[in-house]
Amino acid sequence: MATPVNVGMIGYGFMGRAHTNGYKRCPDFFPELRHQPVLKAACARSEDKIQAFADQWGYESIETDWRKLIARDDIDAIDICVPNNLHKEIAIACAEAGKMILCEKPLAMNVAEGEEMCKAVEKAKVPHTVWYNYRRVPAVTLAKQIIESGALGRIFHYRANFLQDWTISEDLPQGGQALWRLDAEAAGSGVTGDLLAHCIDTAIWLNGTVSDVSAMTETFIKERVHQATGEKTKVTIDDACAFMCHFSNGSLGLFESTRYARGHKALYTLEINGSEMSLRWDLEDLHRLEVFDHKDEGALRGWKSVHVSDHGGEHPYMDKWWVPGLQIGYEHSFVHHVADFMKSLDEGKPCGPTFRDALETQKVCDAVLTSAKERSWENV
Ligand SMILES: NC(=O)C1=CN([C@@H]2O[C@H](COP(=O)(O)OP(=O)(O)OC[C@H]3O[C@@H](n4cnc5c(N)ncnc54)[C@H](OP(=O)(O)O)[C@@H]3O)[C@@H](O)[C@H]2O)C=CC1
Ligand SMILES: O=C1CO[C@H](CO)[C@@H](O)[C@@H]1O
Repeated sequence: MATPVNVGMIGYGFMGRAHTNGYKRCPDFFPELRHQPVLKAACARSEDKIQAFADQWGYESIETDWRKLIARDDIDAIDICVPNNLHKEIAIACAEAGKMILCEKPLAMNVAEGEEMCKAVEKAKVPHTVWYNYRRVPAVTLAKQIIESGALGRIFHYRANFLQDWTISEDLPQGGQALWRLDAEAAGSGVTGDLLAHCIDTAIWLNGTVSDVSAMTETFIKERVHQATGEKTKVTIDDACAFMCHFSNGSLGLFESTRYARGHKALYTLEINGSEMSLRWDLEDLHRLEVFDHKDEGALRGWKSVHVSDHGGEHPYMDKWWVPGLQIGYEHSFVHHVADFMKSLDEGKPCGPTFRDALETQKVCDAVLTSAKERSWENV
């Protein structure tokens, strides 16, 4: 019988659903783990909506005040799936109450907040993690394993894009469900914290730390109606951001993100070029890792597309799913993260990215925003 980890979920939106699916799948697909999640309570301000969510997804109870949820003795772990401006206060309260924390990205609104959060979890010594989920797409995890083997040789370049098009309409308000992303008060920043943060987390994981950055940002729609007041209000988030950087290993980085790339809904791509090998990955084709190996000889030397679906232990996570050759999807990255968190409890080890790891990403985000504002190179 596994040790139950009673989860208190805060938020029933996009991530509330994605994480809950992860908790539900974990015992069935990772039965060997000695800790397993239990859907104990769900919390949000709207009583009707959180009750409906709890009924649909199988939470035993609800709360409408996150402080009451944290105060409950029957809750072991709090999952923070609320807008970014709430992460710090909730996470620190959790740490002080001795609760485990699974916090959504970006860690915080800025580095200062992130530092406080790191100190709180480190002082309380509570298990914690940040949901940079793309690390746990099997093809991305495989890229990490290949890079760690040294097969790429000397790394010269890293580049990543995260492109969307959902905010092109001038009629879209700022504020409200999902649209809190357009309000700097709730989101902290625009595409930098929302989308580039993912690219930066994966980049640091795959290629090491970033030493300095030079960035540009643009806010294409300058005013939008704010849902709280009904008034047209200045938009202060970055609608688009591009930056170049140096990594500490001497390689060069290029990153771009926008919500104004008509036709692109969630195009996250990354590529890394080494002296011996290059790898590239595309979220729209997430089970494939493209590989160019300079050691291949003759007429067949070229980019190959590896279908990451092998069961012989070669492809991370895949032995947990269907028969060889069949693929999995976006939601599985969250299932894997839940399973890795439970495994970290079994082993008494941290589950990355920790708050401290996510603070590195936050530092890059802050440096990017400062650089764009000051038109300067910024050290990270
Ligand atoms: N890892 C990833 O790939 C992704 C990460 N995210 C991150 O997840 C977080 C949540 O995003 P998302 O799920 O899309 O957001 P949604 O807008 O879909 O949901 C937000 C939820 O927060 C609840 N909420 C807001 N304020 C409070 C409060 N004071 N107390 C309790 N509940 C509150 C809302 O319910 P109510 O209004 O009723 O209180 C709602 O259920 C963000 O930090 C975002 O950056 C988001 C998408 C993908
Ligand atoms: O990965 C992601 C996909 O896009 C969302 C916004 O539309 C982000 O919030 C999220 O982090």
